[in-house]
Amino acid sequence: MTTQRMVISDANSGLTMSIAITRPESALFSPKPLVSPSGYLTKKMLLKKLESFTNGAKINNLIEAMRASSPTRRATDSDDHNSWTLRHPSAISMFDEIMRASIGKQIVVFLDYDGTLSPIVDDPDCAFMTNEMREAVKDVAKLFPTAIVSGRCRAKVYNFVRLPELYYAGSHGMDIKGPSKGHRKGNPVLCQPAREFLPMIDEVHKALVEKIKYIPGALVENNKFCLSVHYRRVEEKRWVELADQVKLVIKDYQELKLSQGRKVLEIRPMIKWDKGNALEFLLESLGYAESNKVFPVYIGDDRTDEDAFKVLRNRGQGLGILVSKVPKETNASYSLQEPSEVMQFLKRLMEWHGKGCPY
Ligand SMILES: O=P(O)(O)OC[C@H]1O[C@H](O[C@H]2O[C@H](CO)[C@@H](O)[C@H](O)[C@H]2O)[C@H](O)[C@@H](O)[C@@H]1O
Repeated sequence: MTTQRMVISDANSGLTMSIAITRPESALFSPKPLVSPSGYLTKKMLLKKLESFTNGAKINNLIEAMRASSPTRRATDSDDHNSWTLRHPSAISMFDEIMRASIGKQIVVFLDYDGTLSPIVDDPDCAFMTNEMREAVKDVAKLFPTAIVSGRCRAKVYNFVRLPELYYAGSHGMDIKGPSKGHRKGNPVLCQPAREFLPMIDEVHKALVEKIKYIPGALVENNKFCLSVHYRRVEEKRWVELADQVKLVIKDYQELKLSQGRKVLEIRPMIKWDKGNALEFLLESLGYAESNKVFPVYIGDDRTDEDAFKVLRNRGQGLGILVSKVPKETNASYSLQEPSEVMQFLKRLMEWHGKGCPY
């Protein structure tokens, strides 16, 4: 018997694996040394081994991302808090400057829900916003078109907010509806670009509930056009098991993609539609598709809100405000630390308007 080492690299992952192959002497000088005679590894088998190894690496990456989430996307070490704040100053301290840029333009307000209007809590069903916040949003909506853009299903986020005069974009923007009350009522806005995925999402929801029911604290939330697998209340030592189960279920669904939120794995249809598209769709519905007379203000805390920040950056219009206490990579221009500051900002917006936009 002889042992040889073989090194295989995977171009996609950049991983290199060295494998020891043991085989009889007689096979050493075979013209096709790795082609499948019984009992030893063929090239195909080695590649398969490499594939499972890279899948293992992907799972490890996923686990790393799960550990790093909430707060997500920490900036690099050198990127300390002060320099980050210089690049993303507080939207409250820069309020006057922001408002000056909006003069002569129609302000449109976009608000994420979890972590923006309500604090992050352990139980997703208990993420209530305060009445004071609700009043602030209600007052802002009297002055400017206002939309809630959430990863939650539209009906659920509506039950938390309970303001029929708003636009709602649920399921990460894949389910949009206009106001059912107020002076903008009658706007027949409705957009559901992922309708055909409903049966698939239901199927995957059922499969996931079944697979993860043994993991204490794990929860699958059906957000209609997408799913959230929560692990905030799962012991960290069981995260690998949870990620494995999720991957196992969705591996048969090429049309679905997996992404990461704040202690949550998000499963969504593989379509090019996100919160950024929802923002553009709503601006278009309001008649501001090509207009430079609009000033969209988007406030959000999550990775998924980055798609909307990016749209604003590319349009060179309005501003994105990231809600975060810690430095994060972001396309937003300004920051606010937590929902209470979001409320302060909304109140300033009303006062400013009440003063007749004093610039
Ligand atoms: O777009 P959003 O409105 O921010 O929704 C994103 C997800 O938010 C919710 O989960 C997050 O908040 C929960 C309550 O505070 C918290 O328990 C969880 O760990 C967070 O990830 C919501 O439950 C998800 O369905 C949304 O996708």
